[in-house]
Amino acid sequence: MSTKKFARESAVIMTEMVLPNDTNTLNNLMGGKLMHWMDVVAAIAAQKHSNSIVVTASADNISFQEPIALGNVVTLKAQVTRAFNSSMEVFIEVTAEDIPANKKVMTHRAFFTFVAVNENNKPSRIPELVPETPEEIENFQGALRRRQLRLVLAKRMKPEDAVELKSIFNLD
Ligand SMILES: CCCCCCCCCCCCCCCC(=O)SCCNC(=O)CCNC(=O)[C@H](O)C(C)(C)COP(=O)(O)OP(=O)(O)OC[C@H]1O[C@@H](n2cnc3c(N)ncnc32)[C@H](O)[C@@H]1OP(=O)(O)O
Repeated sequence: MSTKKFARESAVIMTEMVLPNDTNTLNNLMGGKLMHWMDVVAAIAAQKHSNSIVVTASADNISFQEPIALGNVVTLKAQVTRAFNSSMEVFIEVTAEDIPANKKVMTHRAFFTFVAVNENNKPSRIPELVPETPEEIENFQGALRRRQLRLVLAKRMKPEDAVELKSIFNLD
């Protein structure tokens, strides 16, 4: 296994069209359907980074501010932001496009965490991630704080051990 990979090597773009079966009674995309697409595109990015089977460990806050209408074309972009031991954070950005009206809106952004597992479903070591662009470097740096927040919320880390997270609030 290679020990280092570039962030860009995990990039994935997936395109879907909102069909009648995907919508609620207001003819907008169902939230659960969108989350399913986000899970799939992010899992593919995580697989590309780890060359392994991956499972979803967590999905950070997703808010639904912009409805996505029937007939819109939805583009989901995903890329790994940082790799830890067996887990990796994936950034997902969603845009919705009404092609006949020539309108394109960025509707959702989220971070999901995936864990690479071996044939016995046990977490397995993954390559380090190397960010290159300013945006990749910013996402890489923020990933450690976001990891600490989600592990504290999942009761997998003591708040006092979340050193980088506490530092942004100037707490001891
Ligand atoms: C059969 C082949 C098919 C191939 C086909 C390919 C198809 C390609 C497309 C696939 C597209 C669909 C892919 C969907 C993928 C699912 O939807 S999978 C289904 C939903 N997810 C699950 O069922 C996962 C259930 N949970 C688990 O199995 C275990 O809790 C986990 C996540 C593996 C962790 O295991 P554990 O024994 O607790 O391990 P532990 O050593 O404590 O932690 C391991 C890592 O997980 C991290 N972690 C644990 N919990 C959390 C959390 N809540 N938040 C963040 N990180 C966490 C830890 O921080 C640690 O990170 P590292 O320090 O190692 O980096």
